[in-house]
Amino acid sequence: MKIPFTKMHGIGNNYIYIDAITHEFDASTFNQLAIDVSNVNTGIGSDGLIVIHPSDVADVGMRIFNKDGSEGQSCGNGLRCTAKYVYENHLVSSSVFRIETKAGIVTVEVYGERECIEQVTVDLGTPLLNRSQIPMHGPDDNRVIAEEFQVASQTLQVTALFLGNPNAVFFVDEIEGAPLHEVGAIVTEDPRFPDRVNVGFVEILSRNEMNYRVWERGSGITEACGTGASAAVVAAILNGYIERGIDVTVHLSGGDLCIKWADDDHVWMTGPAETTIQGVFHWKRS
Ligand SMILES: N[C@H](CCC[C@H](N)C(=O)O)C(=O)O
Repeated sequence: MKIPFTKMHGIGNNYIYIDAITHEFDASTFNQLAIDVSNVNTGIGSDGLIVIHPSDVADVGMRIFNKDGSEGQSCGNGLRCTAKYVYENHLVSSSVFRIETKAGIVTVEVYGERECIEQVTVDLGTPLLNRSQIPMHGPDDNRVIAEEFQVASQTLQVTALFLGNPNAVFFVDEIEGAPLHEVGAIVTEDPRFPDRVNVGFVEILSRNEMNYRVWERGSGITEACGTGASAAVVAAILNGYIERGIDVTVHLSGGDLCIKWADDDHVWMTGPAETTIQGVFHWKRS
């Protein structure tokens, strides 16, 4: 089966995008297609698959499938690239439009020439802070801020919330020493998170700057995670490390994002979106 695709990335968080507005695809194959396109040896190589699709409730829709075939609710880097694609391909007419995701409808604004969008701002909406909204098992339905969290033989402090996807955030002194494998790989599958969880590590640099690294639900370590970085800014504010309502520079492995948890409770993320390849994937369905 020949699958036309576009590979794009948001500061290194790269996905294979298929345009289900222009072409027809069998939605029942998306989970397996995500696994197959992500395989760098027998596929194309990516952090997963993103499907751009028609929407009855927004200008377009976006579905995100991780490298393991699981479906996420949203994708910050993916939203910026989806916005770039639909604007450059004249699937929307305005530079401000709405994208439907499984986590809700988001508003995006693209900046640059029609033929080449470089920066995109996404209004990710409001973070969900109560335990049941994350979701996370526990003794109450309060917020999860610097809560003791046993991982193997270590007692850590976790801050958890839902922003596009479930996120668990740990603050560390030095980002280079962040225990991505020892803690990230374990916590992402921890039964206290019934839908699994993206695991972020944060080093606070100043009142408006931080380092962030991530072990993503369903994809492992990636160069960047837009919803994760945005959730980490919210977590840093909840812990009093960073002020609310200001632009925060978040340094990820693949580059920087500018994120603000505004006074209207919406979280705004601005960053780049880039096209890498366009082609046709010759899919031998496994
Ligand atoms: N792994 C995530 C989906 C991708 C999110 C990430 N790549 C982003 O940029 O937000 C999840 O299943 O929750």
